[in-house]
Amino acid sequence: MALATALEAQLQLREVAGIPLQASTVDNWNQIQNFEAKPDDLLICTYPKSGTTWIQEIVDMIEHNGDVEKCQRAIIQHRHPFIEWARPPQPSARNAKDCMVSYYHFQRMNQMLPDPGTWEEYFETFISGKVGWGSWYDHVKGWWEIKDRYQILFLFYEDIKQDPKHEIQKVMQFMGKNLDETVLDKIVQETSFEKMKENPMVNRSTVPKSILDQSISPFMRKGTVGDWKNHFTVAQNERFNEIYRQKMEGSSIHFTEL
Ligand SMILES: Nc1ncnc2c1ncn2[C@@H]1O[C@H](COP(=O)(O)OS(=O)(=O)O)[C@@H](OP(=O)(O)O)[C@H]1O
Repeated sequence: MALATALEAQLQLREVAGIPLQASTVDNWNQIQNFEAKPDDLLICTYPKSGTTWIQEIVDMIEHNGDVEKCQRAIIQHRHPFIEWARPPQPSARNAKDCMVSYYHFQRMNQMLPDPGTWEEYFETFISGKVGWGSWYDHVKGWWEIKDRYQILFLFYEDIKQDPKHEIQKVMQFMGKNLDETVLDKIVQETSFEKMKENPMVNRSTVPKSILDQSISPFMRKGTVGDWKNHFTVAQNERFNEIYRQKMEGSSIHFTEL
């Protein structure tokens, strides 16, 4: 009983400046806040479930000139450590509806995050921003507003999906690399959903079931644009669109999928 209570307490999200975060992140907040980047550090800043793993693998493949073997040297969480896990941004945005669906399934299978409840319940939690790492709207709007003031490359999941080679080329230029067409084509192929789903260095198959239970929902779940249409009711969609309009008012950001 005491153990169960301690575990539940650990799973409860706590807040830093109004943003719900995992307890271990909150406990180490000073250290995280004091992180000093080196001039050539590349930070990947994604809202959860926006394609973090995808862009991590793309960046690593570019860095290593498309050398598949080198990119197999360690699991992706070790090749690109998460700063908020008390160790070390490129914002990548994915439309809010697909993010919500992906996040819902992730919370079902991730035993370290609060239980998402039913889809109807989760819909309310997500739109109120009471999910881990906070509000989708604040994250996306915030990065979009400052993108021209700093050296930031803003990417959209939907664009990478539609034209991976073009977007990978943008990342390559941002990184100051110059790879030939054959290498680029190889990176496109190696970072496709189908390939990554089978790659143990990125598909989280090495994480114990007690943490990520992939029998409930795989980490590499669908990898598509528009899966929200299989989840949202017509009423939820109307309500969502109205809230989206209010929250994103004044922002010039445009998503191809909404
Ligand atoms: N290569 C490739 N192509 C297309 N889509 C991909 C790819 N790799 C990962 N994904 C999909 O990205 C979703 C997971 O997002 P994240 O990696 O940001 O998750 S996490 O926040 O790090 O847990 C999750 O989306 P859903 O399938 O909609 O759940 C993954 O399937």
